[in-house]
Amino acid sequence: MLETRRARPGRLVVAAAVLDRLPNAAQTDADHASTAFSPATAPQSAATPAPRPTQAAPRTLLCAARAYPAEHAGQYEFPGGKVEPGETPKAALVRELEEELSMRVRLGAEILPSPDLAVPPPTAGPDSETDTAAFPGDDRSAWPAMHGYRMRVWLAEPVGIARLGAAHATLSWVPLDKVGTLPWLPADRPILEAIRRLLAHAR
Ligand SMILES: Nc1nc2c([nH]c(=O)n2[C@H]2C[C@H](O)[C@@H](COP(=O)(O)OP(=O)(O)OP(=O)(O)O)O2)c(=O)[nH]1
Repeated sequence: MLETRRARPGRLVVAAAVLDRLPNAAQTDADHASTAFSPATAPQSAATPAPRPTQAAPRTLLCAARAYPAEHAGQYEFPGGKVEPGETPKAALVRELEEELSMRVRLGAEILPSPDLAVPPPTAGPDSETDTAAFPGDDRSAWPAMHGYRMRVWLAEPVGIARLGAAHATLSWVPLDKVGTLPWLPADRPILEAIRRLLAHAR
């Protein structure tokens, strides 16, 4: 059994699936990223706005292999890191991407965890393992990550270029139909699959 099964509320990691460009915003609303968009079931009425011009679909994902620790060196991950006390998840993600990749990003939809894997957010109260007041905005279920962490993941597109830093051994843009062949951290596989499904619907 994967050690991700031990994920507990608290201990939040945030990460980004950095695409060459974000998919059509109309089909990946940030708060409904896990809901498959179906033109067949979309409500139709006179008030339905005209479809936006279709923008090109994303083609590549920025793939980063970890440099450390030794047990994970060479395994691929979504760039990001741990949320620090006082930070909102998105602010932590922007900070981590600047620290690790010297990169600013435009954030897109959050990739919500599938119900069978979702780890709930910490709850306030005397028995809580986490000081919820110290982690503002950690109010959503997350994916189980390695070593007992929870992880929230957003789509992103770069503003400027990414630079290889000390956290990663390699950094490369990989066509979306090839990313599955890389050796990812085991916890990231279901997230990769959710992204693949989301992007298939956004085409
Ligand atoms: N960043 C990141 N961490 C992940 C992913 N998947 C996954 O299970 N993890 C786990 C590995 C680590 O146990 C934990 C985050 O560690 P980290 O090393 O990225 O965090 P950090 O940058 O803040 O840490 P540090 O190197 O400054 O100590 O989450 C992922 O896709 N990206």
